[in-house]
Amino acid sequence: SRSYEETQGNKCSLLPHDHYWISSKRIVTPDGLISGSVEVNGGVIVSVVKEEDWYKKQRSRVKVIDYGEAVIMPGLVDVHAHLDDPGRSEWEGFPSGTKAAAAGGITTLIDMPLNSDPSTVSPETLKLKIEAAKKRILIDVGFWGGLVPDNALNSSALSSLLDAGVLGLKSFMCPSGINDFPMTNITHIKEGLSVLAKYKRPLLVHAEVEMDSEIDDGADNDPRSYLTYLKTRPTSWEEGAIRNLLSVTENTRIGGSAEGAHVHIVHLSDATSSLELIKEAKGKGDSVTVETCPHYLAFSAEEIPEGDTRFKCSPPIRHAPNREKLWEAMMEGDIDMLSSDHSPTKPELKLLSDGNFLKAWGGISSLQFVLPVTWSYGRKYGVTLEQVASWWSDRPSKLAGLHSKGAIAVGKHADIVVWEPEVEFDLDEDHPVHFKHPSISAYLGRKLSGKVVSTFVRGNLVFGEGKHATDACGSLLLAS
Ligand SMILES: NC(=O)N[C@H]1NC(=O)NC1=O
Ligand SMILES: [Zn+2]
Ligand SMILES: [Zn+2]
Repeated sequence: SRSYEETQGNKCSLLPHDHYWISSKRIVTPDGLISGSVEVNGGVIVSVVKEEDWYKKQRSRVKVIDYGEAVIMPGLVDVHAHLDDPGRSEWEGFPSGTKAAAAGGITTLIDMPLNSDPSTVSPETLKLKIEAAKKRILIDVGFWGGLVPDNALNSSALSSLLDAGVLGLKSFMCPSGINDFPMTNITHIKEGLSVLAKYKRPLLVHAEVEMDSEIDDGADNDPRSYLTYLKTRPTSWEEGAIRNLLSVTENTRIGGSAEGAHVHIVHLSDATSSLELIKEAKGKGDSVTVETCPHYLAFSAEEIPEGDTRFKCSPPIRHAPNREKLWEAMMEGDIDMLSSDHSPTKPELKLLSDGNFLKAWGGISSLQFVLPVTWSYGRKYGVTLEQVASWWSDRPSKLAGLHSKGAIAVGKHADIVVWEPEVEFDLDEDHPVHFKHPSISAYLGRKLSGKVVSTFVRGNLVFGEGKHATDACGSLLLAS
């Protein structure tokens, strides 16, 4: 029913208008859900009007798109994705990754500093990222830089990386699986935080530490069995790392030596003692947040078939009772936000025919599906549209310091997703998937609820009715 006129001239958008209104019965605003209209002009939201006040204000001859019952929500801000470009673009890439993101309602993505080659750990390597992304992104993209042993104790090296525009830093407390991205110890982290404090930018941490596995030498340790892999990375790995990490976060408190810095724990899987430690630290005033990912909320160890390495990631997906606790923590607000941790590879490295969980690449491919997955698996817990917008837009934009993003409000960028929560679809072979290797995604074959209709980035309709804009006109988000 909704059709867009042929675009003339502006190939950045499927819509030939710079000034227009979009209307719906369900608009998610910071003041709650309203029925009304949003006015976009020059890429920015210039008014948000309730239905009863709208007709007075509407100017004639300005284009109006009526989305009916579809939900108008801030576009998703994915603070954790690996687009692997440059250097491993056979795994993913800026064009494929941002096309998938746009089709999934993501309007901003922050690219992780590892899995590309080289890793983003210096102004020079950031420049390579920028060159690889320029004119090849459909949505807005920013970058995290790597905190690694090479730069962590060298404040001028770190300052030059931050001056070059990374939105913050990321480090690993265990081996990352990528040779030029070695793990940091707590001294590296402590020093990194003192530099980040001056810039008021965050440190994102992969919090697992190598400990004894729970593998029992006498037992049957079939590498095709998911439980064998799960036992190699028990909850003690997360708990140990988080305990160690939180031994330095008191410096981030008001009046502390690293006030202004912030620690964000990525992809929490353990909803027991690890989560308790984080809650405690928050209670003491440490500047700490935590994310989990849709795959920890959708899947459980019990249901992972033998040899199905599409489900391998680290930290691992745990048993169903843990997943229940993760949902509880989402609903209680103890977990602050969600991210995709889209971490693809080429299918050969998933070893799907061997099914060897111990040798396969660890990483979930999900970028295009995170909104319907959050909604589909969250419905039984009573997830609201406002919560989805908080977890996926408001909180992540604040973490990344992107104050023009994350809300349907006057003055913000017109980064908007329009979607139909009630519409179900099968993720079968006929469903168009835009990231590079759909076959390695654990979501294929599932039925999901929540269809993305339109995605706007700075007012440009970059995805609509299944099509993408011709040109890749996303902006680079560099901190200054
Ligand atoms: N290198 C990399 O992307 N690792 C990611 N994959 C995963 O499953 N967890 C990670 O941290
Ligand atoms: Zn990680
Ligand atoms: Zn990751």
